[in-house]
Amino acid sequence: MIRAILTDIEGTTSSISFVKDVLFPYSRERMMSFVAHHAADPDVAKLLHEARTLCGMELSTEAVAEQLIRWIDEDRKAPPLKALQGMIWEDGYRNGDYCGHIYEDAMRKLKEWKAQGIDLYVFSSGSVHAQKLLFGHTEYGDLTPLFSGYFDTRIGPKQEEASYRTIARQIGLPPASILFLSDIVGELDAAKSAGFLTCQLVREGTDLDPSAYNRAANFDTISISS
Ligand SMILES: CSCCC(=O)C(=O)COP(=O)(O)O
Ligand SMILES: [Mg+2]
Repeated sequence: MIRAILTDIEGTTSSISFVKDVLFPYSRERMMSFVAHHAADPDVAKLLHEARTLCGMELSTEAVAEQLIRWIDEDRKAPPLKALQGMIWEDGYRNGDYCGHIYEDAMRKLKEWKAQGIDLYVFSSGSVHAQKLLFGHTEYGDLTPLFSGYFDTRIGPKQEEASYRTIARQIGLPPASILFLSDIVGELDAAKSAGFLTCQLVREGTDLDPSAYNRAANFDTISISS
């Protein structure tokens, strides 16, 4: 029986285009100036140090910002980049430059599942702060009360089995009672190896290759009866 649902964001609850065409450019345009203005803030300084460590060399503040911009272009899921993006996106949400995109079917079914007593969790490469901002500023209002917890890649990469074992331990449920939703096969493979139930979201005709997974075009067609 499914007792909890763990969901990905980009391509699952929310459109790929919102992340790639709205959020990423917003952070790309502001990264250089954000780093220049906040390099001395302790939280930012720690993240810049972490980015330098990942690069394996001492870099000037400007050079780290350039590296972070390259990582945005490469869609690198580096935790310090993701944390800095979250800080930049906060301004955009607060200024009303955009609101967090969530598909209507996802919003409706998440509410329905929660009302049925199923606990809901998020696992995204976006930082926990960024996840809360997205679900806290949707066109349907603040959806954060729906979720019992949030996980980002500080827990481990999304395509590694160990990350899902750790998440199941932290949720406090056996993996076989947790359904993981994602559009990415590598993530579903990792979750399945850890013993999770899985369902692949194939929105807007994204992945048409044959798949080993249960598939759903939207949240209305996800079966939670197994
Ligand atoms: C929290 S919204 C931004 C998502 C993000 O930064 C990203 O890289 C997409 O990650 P996901 O794991 O949700 O596909
Ligand atoms: Mg995804």
